[in-house]
Parts: sequence; C-alpha cells; structure tokens
Amino acid sequence: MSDVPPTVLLTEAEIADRVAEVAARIAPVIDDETAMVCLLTGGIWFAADLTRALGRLGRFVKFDALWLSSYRDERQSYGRCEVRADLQRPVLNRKALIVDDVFDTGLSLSEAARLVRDAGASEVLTAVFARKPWPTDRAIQPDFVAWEAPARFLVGYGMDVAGGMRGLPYIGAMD
Ligand SMILES: O=P(O)(O)OC[C@H]1O[C@H](OP(=O)(O)OP(=O)(O)O)[C@H](O)[C@@H]1O
Ligand code: HPA
Repeated sequence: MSDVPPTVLLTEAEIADRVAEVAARIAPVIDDETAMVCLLTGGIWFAADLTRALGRLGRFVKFDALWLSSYRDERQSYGRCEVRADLQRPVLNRKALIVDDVFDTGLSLSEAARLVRDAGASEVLTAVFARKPWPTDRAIQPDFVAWEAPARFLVGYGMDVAGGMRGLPYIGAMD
C-alpha cells in the first residue's frame, strides 16, 4: 500500500451534515416496520450513522444485513456479486431500505435489490452515501444519495483498499 496519505475530499463534519440531510429526506417515506438492510461490509459505517440520524427524527427502523462481495481485494469490480450471508429476518410484505457506502458500477446495489425483492419485500428503497459517476447507464439508481462523488478511488467511511482504511473518519481519494 502507498505511503502517500489519501487526499481529503469530505471531512468528518461534512459527512455528518450529509447524513443528517439525507436522513431528513428518508424519514418521511419509511416507518418503524421498515427493514434497513445494510450491505456488508462497507455499508456498516453509513448504516450506523443513518440509524442514529433517523432515531433523532423519531424514526426507529428494524436492522438487518446482507453480506455481498464483488471487489475482493481489487480496485475493479469482479463483475459478479457473491452472496456471503443472507438476511436474518423475513422482509415479506415489509418495506426495505438497502443502505451502502458507495455506488460505482451499480452491480452490488442492483443485486441486493433483486435479492430483497425476491425475498418478498413490499417496496425496496435504496440509499448510498457516495455515488460515483459511470460512463453508461447502470441497472439501478439509488433512491437516496448523500454525496455525489468524483470518479476517483475512494477510501474511508466504510470504503476500503484491500480491507484497510475503512475506519478513516473522513473520505479520501487514493489516486
Ligand atoms: O457499485 P459497485 O461497483 O458494485 O461497487 C459498490 C460496492 O463495492 C463495495 O463492496 P465490495 O464488494 O468491495 O465489498 P465490501 O463491502 O466488503 O467493501 C462497496 O461496499 C459496495 O457494496
Ligand atoms: O472507490 C471505491 N473505493 C472503495 N471501494 C469501492 N467499491 C466500489 N468503488 C469503490
């Protein structure tokens, strides 16, 4: 791994502002029976902050997780999503809000939405912290985006390089 520190793109305070802002948009369209489905592993940081931001607005979702992997330790999508662990609780006839850290090729989010829809959710909403640009149409677009990111390799706030740097409190670029 390079010794050059990441270039800071979004500070901890700016992340907190964006989480509060997106929570305010999400809160009116969900209820306390909504299953928040956090995509592991990268989604953990945003999902944890989002549950608390929603809680401050009086909205207390049910929490679940889905473990998908498509990048392994690479910087390019492997092009196929591996399901490493399924949902814990039934989402049948319930609204689901899928939460992830970054939307890039769109493969992970579209696969997650398909899995949750196939599990019988009555409605599937999606929220990502960072949306990166992509040159062609993607299979899905998130319903909620906290931050429009540049086309750079991002680290921090859940985003990793070979498992490292997820815990950076800010979002940086490695390129
Ligand atoms: O839009 P995409 O091109 O699918 O990229 C986004 C996905 O890539 C990362 O997951 P990864 O498969 O690296 O697993 P991780 O959550 O363990 O980092 C990230 O957490 C998203 O889920
Ligand atoms: O820019 C990124 N950084 C880390 N993980 C990712 N997964 C998709 N895009 C990215």
